[in-house]
Amino acid sequence: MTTESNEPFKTGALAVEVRDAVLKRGATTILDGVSLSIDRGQCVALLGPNGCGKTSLSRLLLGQLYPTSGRVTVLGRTLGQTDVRELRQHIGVVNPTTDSTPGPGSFHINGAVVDASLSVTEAVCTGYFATVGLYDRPTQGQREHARATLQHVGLGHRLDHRFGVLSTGEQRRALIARALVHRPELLILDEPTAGLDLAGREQVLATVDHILRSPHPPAVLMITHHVEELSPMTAKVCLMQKGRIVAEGPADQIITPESLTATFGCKVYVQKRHGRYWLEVLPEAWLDLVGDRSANG
Ligand SMILES: Nc1ncnc2c1ncn2[C@@H]1O[C@H](COP(=O)(O)OP(=O)(O)OP(=O)(O)O)[C@@H](O)[C@H]1O
Repeated sequence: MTTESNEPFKTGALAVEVRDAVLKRGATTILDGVSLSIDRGQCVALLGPNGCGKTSLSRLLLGQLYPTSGRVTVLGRTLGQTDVRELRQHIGVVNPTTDSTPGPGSFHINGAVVDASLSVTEAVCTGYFATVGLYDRPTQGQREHARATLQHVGLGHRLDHRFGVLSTGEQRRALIARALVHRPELLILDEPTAGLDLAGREQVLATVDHILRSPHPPAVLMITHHVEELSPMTAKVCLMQKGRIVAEGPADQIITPESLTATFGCKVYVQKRHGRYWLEVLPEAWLDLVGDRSANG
């Protein structure tokens, strides 16, 4: 890539359209008839417990995995009928929990690995070339856009610092800038707050909210376990369980004590305050989760 951004794919109103996707590995069914749509510019949250298939679904969207059956269309391009390397140039990814260190001949689209000795601006510029180090020379326009993107995520005071000296939260926001720098049409955030402390998490969430409120946001797939991480700008919530999407709709309809208790297997209460959802787990729920150990010795 040599320009600041790719020519956008101007096809259709949907950024993502997955129809009846099944993904099997050996005897394991990882995705079991998943359908999902995301409008262009829309934020959809994918919530579900560990191991329910969230990351596998995101890897389908990235063309890293192919469905065993079903159809996956991203930005108007259908997997199996398109050059996924070209498609990936239009997608930004932040997936800090996934070890996707690129190997020889692999694509590099992860948001987690970047050469820590680079300046923050250079680290963001690697997003133009989908590389870990900065092996290509960014144009002046690209550098300026990288710096503007860093301002956008609240790191304007860190432009020339070494990436490695940033706090984990700042690094995460720099990686969001890196995922945004080539102006993707789809942004996949796979547990973007994993491992962050309270302030770091809130900084990332504020950054995501800020992106969603910008005039021309990308479509965003926010993958998380935590309802409190949903932006008030979230248009649709999908609950996932055992490889299936078991409920989807506006957040107020989906984020209910009943649905979350069923999905996460833990009795919860939900409150909505200031546009955000908060869960409460009473100590009684612990008994359901671990049983009365003292009674069993
Ligand atoms: N290549 C594979 N072969 C067999 N099983 C696999 C393979 N890849 C993933 N799985 C299984 O598929 C399930 C879904 O994994 P996935 O990483 O998509 O879940 P997830 O919802 O993202 O989980 P987490 O929230 O813990 O990140 C898991 O049980 C996982 O062990």
